[in-house]
Amino acid sequence: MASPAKNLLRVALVQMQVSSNKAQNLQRAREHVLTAAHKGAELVVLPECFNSPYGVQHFPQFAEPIHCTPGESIQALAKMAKDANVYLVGGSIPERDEQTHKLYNSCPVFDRQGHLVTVHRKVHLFDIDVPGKMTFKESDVLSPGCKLTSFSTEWGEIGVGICYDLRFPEMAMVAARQGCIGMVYPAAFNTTTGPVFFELLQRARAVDNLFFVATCSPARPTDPSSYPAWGYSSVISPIGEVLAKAQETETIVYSEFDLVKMAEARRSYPIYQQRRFDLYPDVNQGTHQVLSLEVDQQVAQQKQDSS
Ligand SMILES: NC(=O)CCC(=O)C(=O)O
Repeated sequence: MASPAKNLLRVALVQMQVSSNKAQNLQRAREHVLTAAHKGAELVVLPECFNSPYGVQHFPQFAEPIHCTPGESIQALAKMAKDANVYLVGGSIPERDEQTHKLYNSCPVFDRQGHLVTVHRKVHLFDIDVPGKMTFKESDVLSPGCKLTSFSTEWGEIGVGICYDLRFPEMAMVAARQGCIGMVYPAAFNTTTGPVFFELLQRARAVDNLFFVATCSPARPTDPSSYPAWGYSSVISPIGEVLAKAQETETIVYSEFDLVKMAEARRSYPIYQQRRFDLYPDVNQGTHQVLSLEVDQQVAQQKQDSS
């Protein structure tokens, strides 16, 4: 792997309260992003569904376009990234594709100049049925994305997934083998699945790949009729240590991706050199095209059109 330009990436996770007032959510996100930047963060992450309550009944009403005529959330996020001078993983928003009219759960990512650099559409939709506890079916209204996503920084490439994507190790593994230094997941686990799986899955993805994992959840809502977001946004080290973790309430979590520590972990546990592709397939075969994607092409086209 080429040596990264910098060794320490300062990360902030904005675990914010989300309401049913979009303008209020955008304003709250802006205040937190600026605060995080003021405290030194270089990469700021917002929660899954940060501009809208999380629920299939809300997605159509809150959905906005991202690409051709960016909606108010995209415009606000671009400005936040630029004003704060940070890489901004813009949580997720319900997206309406202007051409197909399909809805997606989408994570827009911005560079420090406020340019939209990529969009991850949630690939694995959250469809579960835990008897007596939780039934949720995103696929009632959402379509799944069809690409894997990463973006470049001075510290290295960073992979992006959204919440339920965390359960699928292949996705993180492909990112790691293509050189990503970590995965970032805006996420909204809940009070049923959160306590059992959230930290376990994050630590597993980190240790599987000896890279960083960061998740950002909404704060637990005060209104008991809302989706009960779990909270506990976290940053995990390449050897599975919990470097920083929120509780349930609104807060900003600060931590670092220390690439020297990642290199040490990879020297100590040389799994990247020890894989037995003679016994099982290399998940990266044939996937190199996947990370340079149809949506990124749209973003590039959009930049070209506007220049
Ligand atoms: N928003 C989500 O995708 C929730 C995922 C979740 O709770 C899980 O258990 O997985």
